[in-house]
Amino acid sequence: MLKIEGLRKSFHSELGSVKEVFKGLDFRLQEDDFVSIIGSNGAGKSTLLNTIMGNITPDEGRIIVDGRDITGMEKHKRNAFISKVYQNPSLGTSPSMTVFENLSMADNKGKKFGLTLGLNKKRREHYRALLSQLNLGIEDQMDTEVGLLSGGQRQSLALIMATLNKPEVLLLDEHTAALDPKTSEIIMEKTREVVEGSRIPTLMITHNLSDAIKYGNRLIMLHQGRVVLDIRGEKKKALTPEKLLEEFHKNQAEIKDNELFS
Ligand SMILES: Nc1ncnc2c1ncn2[C@@H]1O[C@H](COP(=O)(O)OP(=O)(O)OP(=O)(O)O)[C@@H](O)[C@H]1O
Repeated sequence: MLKIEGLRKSFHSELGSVKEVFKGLDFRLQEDDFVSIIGSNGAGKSTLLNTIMGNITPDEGRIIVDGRDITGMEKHKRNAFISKVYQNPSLGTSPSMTVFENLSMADNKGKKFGLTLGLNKKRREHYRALLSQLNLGIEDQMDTEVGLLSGGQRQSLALIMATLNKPEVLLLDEHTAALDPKTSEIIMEKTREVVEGSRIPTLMITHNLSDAIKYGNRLIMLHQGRVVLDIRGEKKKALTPEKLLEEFHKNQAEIKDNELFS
């Protein structure tokens, strides 16, 4: 479970301007939550995920994972229990290492032993079985350097690596945005299977409203660093992209009105 309490974050430009992204955000990701995050450009979606990962230090507030306050924890320590899949297939995998070596590395993440322990036949069979479920042919390229794989193959590998040892929190930052529609759907279906099957608390940023509705049990809309919509269960299932757009414009207009009077 992830808890964000009173998160404040501002960025200061060299010219002296200040961008206040979060002004006291509170948010709770429950055990069975698979949350789609939508919102306009600059709403704070990536900043939120980067703060959870430890790439950005908050000005104020606390980040708590399974009861532990990790606000000041170094990034590499968080990597042992928080996983992220990026939009860019080049991130999250090591291009000069083979598929098998990448998977072994992910498998050993946070453990005290090194890569060599993973180099055995049993693991190879386990990885082959995982990869073959994707139907992207990666299981036959176990000894191929990852840099030679297609973007879709690489992204699906990144997803498998991120979830190999069930993380406490999974962060997906537009992880299918750079893929063609068919590959994107394969990876979204795999995401659903892994996240729901292993019950991994997950936050997924997407600009695809249909995906935001179709996948996950909960949907939040961020606008100017605030959660302006938080829908789950049957209400979420009843959403359509049109209704969501309507809601989106309504919230934007309301915020503009509030700003006028504040
Ligand atoms: N390192 C930084 N330095 C300065 N400003 C930043 C930095 N990172 C983010 N910002 C600013 O913070 C705001 C929120 O950015 P963020 O990337 O979190 O938005 P987003 O919701 O992910 O948008 P998008 O959908 O365009 O990716 C933006 O105005 C952005 O310009």
